[in-house]
Amino acid sequence: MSMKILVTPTSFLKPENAAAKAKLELFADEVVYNDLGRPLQADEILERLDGVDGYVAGLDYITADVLEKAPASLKVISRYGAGVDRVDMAAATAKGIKVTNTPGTNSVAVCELAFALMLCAARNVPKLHTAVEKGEWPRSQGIELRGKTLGIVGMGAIGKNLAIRAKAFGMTVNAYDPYFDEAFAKENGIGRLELDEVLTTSDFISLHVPLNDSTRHMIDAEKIAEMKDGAIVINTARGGIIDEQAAAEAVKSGKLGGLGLDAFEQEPLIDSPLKGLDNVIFTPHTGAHTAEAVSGMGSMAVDNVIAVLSGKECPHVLNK
Ligand SMILES: NC(=O)c1ccc[n+]([C@@H]2O[C@H](COP(=O)([O-])OP(=O)(O)OC[C@H]3O[C@@H](n4cnc5c(N)ncnc54)[C@H](O)[C@@H]3O)[C@@H](O)[C@H]2O)c1
Ligand SMILES: O=C(O)CC[C@@H](O)C(=O)O
Repeated sequence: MSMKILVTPTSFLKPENAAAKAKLELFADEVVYNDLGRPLQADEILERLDGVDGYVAGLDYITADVLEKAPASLKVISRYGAGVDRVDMAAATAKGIKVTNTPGTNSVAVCELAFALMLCAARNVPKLHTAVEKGEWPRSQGIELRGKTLGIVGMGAIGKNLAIRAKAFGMTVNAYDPYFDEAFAKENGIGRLELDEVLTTSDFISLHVPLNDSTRHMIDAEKIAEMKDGAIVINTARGGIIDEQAAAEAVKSGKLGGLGLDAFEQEPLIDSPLKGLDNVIFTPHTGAHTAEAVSGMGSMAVDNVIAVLSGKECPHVLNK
């Protein structure tokens, strides 16, 4: 039977994925790559789905409407990454399309970026860099992570990696997660708190939850008001988890001491109340983009699509 695969994450075409690309091209009769260099819009997905059996998906929004119009040949959406918030899971399931992801493949990459954002916000690194570029020499004062409290919201693969690194920096680490891993917490000296307790006691708060109906805007004006004055909030998860307007106002008023953000409600970030504020640090949804994580996501996403299309057991199917 002939197989056609659509591959849309542009970082899949990096040299680190040469082996995964070769494996896919050996398996499939035709592989169509993203020629636009960015996530695809609905009409752009549909234009490329004709006769496609498997779809290795980047950060495209695969809505119910797209899935309804998708050809009957489509059997599997293999997310290249952890988050599946941009795939309408109910619509995929209703159409018999399996959805897989690549858990754990980018957790070190993302936690290291979260840590970088914490350090940059603590020492205002981007502002100092810009000042030196301009010929200024502002030998400003920041704060240390040592002795501070980090609150982690969502202690899964990324949250756990962050917790271990924060402990090594001499931080007190507490976490909120409805599926809290007691054994990991005991072994690593992590405190278990409710969400409100994390918010009221932390100097740094880092978000690592999936975006869904229960986490959308979980950090809003009311929750920010509960935080310590000067708290620094890091979000490398998904944009919709923070109410960006409320966060911008809290930075302007001095309630928040800073923000480190890798994910946004609208990407790319063009017009935003968050822009132009002191100690708000942006990265362009690049948490997973290390050589190691790109290779990990690519090889697992390819293995997943091949396993499902070959009728083999695939441990990463999310809608069995
Ligand atoms: N910036 C990036 O490039 C990037 C890369 C990878 C993942 N992500 C995002 O980060 C998220 C987390 O990734 P992960 O690999 O750690 O996933 P994971 O599934 O290992 O961990 C998520 C954790 O969140 C917990 N959780 C779920 N709902 C919660 C809630 N309401 N409150 C508190 N905790 C809750 C879960 O129990 C789980 O332990 C992903 O869903 C994805 O959206 C972003
Ligand atoms: O596709 C990417 O580049 C990032 C993926 C990341 O957001 C994830 O959900 O793991």
